[in-house]
Amino acid sequence: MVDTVKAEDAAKKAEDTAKKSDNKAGRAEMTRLGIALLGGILVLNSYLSKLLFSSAVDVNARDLSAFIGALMLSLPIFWEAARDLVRGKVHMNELVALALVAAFASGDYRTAGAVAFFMLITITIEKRTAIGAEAAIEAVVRLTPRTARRIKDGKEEVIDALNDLHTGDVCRVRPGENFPADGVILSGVSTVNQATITGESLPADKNPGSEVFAGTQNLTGLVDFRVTRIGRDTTLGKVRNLIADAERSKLPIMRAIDNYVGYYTPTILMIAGLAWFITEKIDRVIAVLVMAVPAALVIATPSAVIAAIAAASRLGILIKDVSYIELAARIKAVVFDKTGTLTEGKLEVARLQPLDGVELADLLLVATTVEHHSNHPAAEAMRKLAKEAGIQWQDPEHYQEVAGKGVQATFSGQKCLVGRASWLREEGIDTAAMDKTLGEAEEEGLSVVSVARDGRCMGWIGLRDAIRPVSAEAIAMLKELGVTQCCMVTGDNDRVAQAVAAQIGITEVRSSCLPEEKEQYVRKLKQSGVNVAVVGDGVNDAPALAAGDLGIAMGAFGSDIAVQSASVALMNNDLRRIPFLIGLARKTRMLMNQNLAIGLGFIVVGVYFATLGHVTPVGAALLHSVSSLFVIFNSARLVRSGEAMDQQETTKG
Ligand SMILES: Nc1ncnc2c1ncn2[C@@H]1O[C@H](COP(=O)(O)OP(=O)(O)OP(=O)(O)O)[C@@H](O)[C@H]1O
Ligand SMILES: [Zn+2]
Repeated sequence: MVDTVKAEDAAKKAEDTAKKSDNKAGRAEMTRLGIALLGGILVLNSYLSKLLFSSAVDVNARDLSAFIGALMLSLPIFWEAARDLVRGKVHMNELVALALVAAFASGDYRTAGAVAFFMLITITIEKRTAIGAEAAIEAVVRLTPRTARRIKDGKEEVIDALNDLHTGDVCRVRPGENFPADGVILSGVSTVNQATITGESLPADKNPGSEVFAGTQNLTGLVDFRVTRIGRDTTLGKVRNLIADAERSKLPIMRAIDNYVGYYTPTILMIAGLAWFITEKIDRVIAVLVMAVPAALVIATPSAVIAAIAAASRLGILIKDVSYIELAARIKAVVFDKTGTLTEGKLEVARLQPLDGVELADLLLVATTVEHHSNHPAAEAMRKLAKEAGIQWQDPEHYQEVAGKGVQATFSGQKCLVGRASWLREEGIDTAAMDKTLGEAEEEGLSVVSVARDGRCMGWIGLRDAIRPVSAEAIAMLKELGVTQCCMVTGDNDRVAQAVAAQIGITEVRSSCLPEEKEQYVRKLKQSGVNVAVVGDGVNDAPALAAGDLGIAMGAFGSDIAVQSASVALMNNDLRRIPFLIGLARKTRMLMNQNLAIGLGFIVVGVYFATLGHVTPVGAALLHSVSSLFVIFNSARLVRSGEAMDQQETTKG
């Protein structure tokens, strides 16, 4: 009991410190805002008094008001500029600071004040976007509760989920609460809203043995679960890391800009110097300096990229590096794996065909025993049927899996093989006795797995898979986007492959492929000069995924292998996310170009007019606020894309 109280205290304290740091940041911002406002009023006061009572008010008093106001507004900018200089960062602040120094030196405090005021507004706007990205990550982190109810010696205790929770602990989660970690349900039945990770709002049913994930919400039942992954290792933790990485990684265009930044300030100083030399008007120099601040340019690409990543991850699309956005926009061919990608990947046994003299139950017993350790969807289908039929399969000896061909093992002293017929023939088994029925089964659209024992054929098992309801729609959407080639590669037989392809509108089909043949196919396609995306699910697709320009892993929710070899991970099984991603990437590219053009054009035109004396320093500062806002709103349009998709209910896979 004492322990529980202590733990509750600790948890509260953790919560409080977190809250306090939130408050601190907020208070600092409020102070800054207050100072800026006061400074602004002082400067405005000076302006108005000059305008309204030009003779009545003492000139010195008016100037003093402007001077104090301008100083209050300028100090934060001087501070930032000095910090940038010390850090060796060439940034916009130093140009502003220089302009302000010039204004102060010429005794034009009102101009200094007004310029500083508008530049502060611009800086605040831009900080807000940066904070916006951090807020997106914060929101993800906040999904994991700070406390957990741990069950120890049959008693419930509240502990600090960040520090005191370990793998292997058993925790209780009430309806309405979020899971504090990844784990497996021990007792209780419930439904869970996993939308935060998968982007699918359909709740998932959970029973003992089901996997649950940190940050998802328990809806209906009280459950106890064993913690398997905590903190950064959880699926949500990985999501967070991926977002953070994506933000830090740089597009080629950003790197190109970085290369020129070093020349920028000297060039502008030269122009300003020339303006001063020719006209001897300090006003123009100030205007040129202010105009040249690359405010909108600095946020042109990051604002678009952050918006795109936010929009994608809300739909359960994880982009592992921002450079993949650029790639996705240029995709011209998409290669799909069949089983588990275009189809559900949940096979069902449709027919059992033992050869003459072989018992039906014997065929299934041998097949399930040899498949005992296999994760292949065919193996799962056989086990399901065997369970229903009450057949007790056994643990075989010398188990071996031959990728893309089948499995073999020794069962009661006899070597048995389960896999494709061509592989059995390679192993010297005569399959002639069943070639006819097997051909007929394939004609019917069944995937066929053959079984052999002790060098002799036993028969075959025919399996059926359902096509995903959205596959055809996704292919049509891709074609609409101008993706010229949609292809299917599969290890399955040609008849099944052709039947599936015909139903969803794919014409390019490669069947009976081994994993390395899939990879070769992708390489060839790439060599023909198109950008290729590969979509796959399972372990055997990893080489092909890695070979594509863009590897997209389906249903990556909770499976690490697929995520590792892919450049984009879909946390759900909705194929329509792929055309969405390509569309989003193209929109992002377009917006980035727009933003860069706006930012660059603004400076070139602005500096030109400022040099000629057509722009006042205050006007230039005001224009910066406007152009920065424009860029931000332009990028924010991306965040909204896919919202309609968000609402749509998608089929669970
Ligand atoms: N564990 C297994 N049990 C039985 N047959 C297998 C097994 N593994 C592979 N096979 C045989 O090899 C073929 C190719 O398998 P692979 O896993 O490469 O692709 P697939 O599951 O048929 O489909 P896709 O390539 O579209 O994902 C299967 O169709 C099956 O005949
Ligand atoms: Zn597959």
